[in-house]
Amino acid sequence: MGGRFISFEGIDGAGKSTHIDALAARWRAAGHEVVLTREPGGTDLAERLREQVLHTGMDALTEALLVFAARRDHLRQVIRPALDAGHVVLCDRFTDATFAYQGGGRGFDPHVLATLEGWVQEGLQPALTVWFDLPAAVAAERRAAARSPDRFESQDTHFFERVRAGYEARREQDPGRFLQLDASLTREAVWAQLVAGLEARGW
Ligand SMILES: Nc1ncnc2c1ncn2[C@@H]1O[C@H](COP(=O)(O)OP(=O)(O)OP(=O)(O)O)[C@@H](O)[C@H]1O
Ligand SMILES: Cc1cn([C@H]2C[C@H](O)[C@@H](COP(=O)(O)O)O2)c(=O)[nH]c1=O
Repeated sequence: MGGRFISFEGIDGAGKSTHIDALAARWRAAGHEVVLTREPGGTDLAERLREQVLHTGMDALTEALLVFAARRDHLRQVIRPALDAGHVVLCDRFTDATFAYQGGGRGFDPHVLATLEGWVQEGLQPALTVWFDLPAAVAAERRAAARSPDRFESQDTHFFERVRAGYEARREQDPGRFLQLDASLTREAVWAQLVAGLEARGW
């Protein structure tokens, strides 16, 4: 397996984290170099921006500028070097989250987001985006049991249904890039879907 960029998406509480770790372990055991990272975050600067985005009040344009600034640093310092070295990059969220949260959730102009996407990524997209899809109400039940909420996690189910619709719009624009999973099933069933989708791609 050469350099390969895979992103993982879904509304908060969809269940990405467990499966990303399991996939990293599976591929490392098979001898691959795997870089596990996340957005916003993944570098010192981007982690500091993440702290602000998750906990400081701001408008949607400011959110979008900060997540794209963090992404630019992350791409230059971590993602591109890892791909150039032939590593697998597993990234917990990427630009689809910006279209889903700032675009869908906050209602911000997707054309502005598309301009920023072009500047920041210079054509780079994940080879595959795994979308953990489930109804907002189910995710809310899972989150309630899990932790104290940040600025996004404290939003209501209407916000998360708009975020989910934002993901669906991105999938429709580039269906070949997306592996959509029914994340409302048990952990074992979700894992089975993920493995089947990867094996169908020869991974
Ligand atoms: N298939 C599942 N069925 C029931 N509960 C689950 C399932 N998958 C994960 N959970 C639980 O739901 C909660 C949220 O899961 P997790 O933190 O993995 O989601 P996430 O998508 O990474 O969320 P976030 O993006 O907000 O960090 C956790 O308590 C986790 O144990
Ligand atoms: C990349 C990105 C993320 N967000 C939001 C989505 C989540 O609510 C948080 C990150 O928290 P997680 O527990 O690490 O998933 O940030 C966003 O609004 N826009 C983005 O581009």
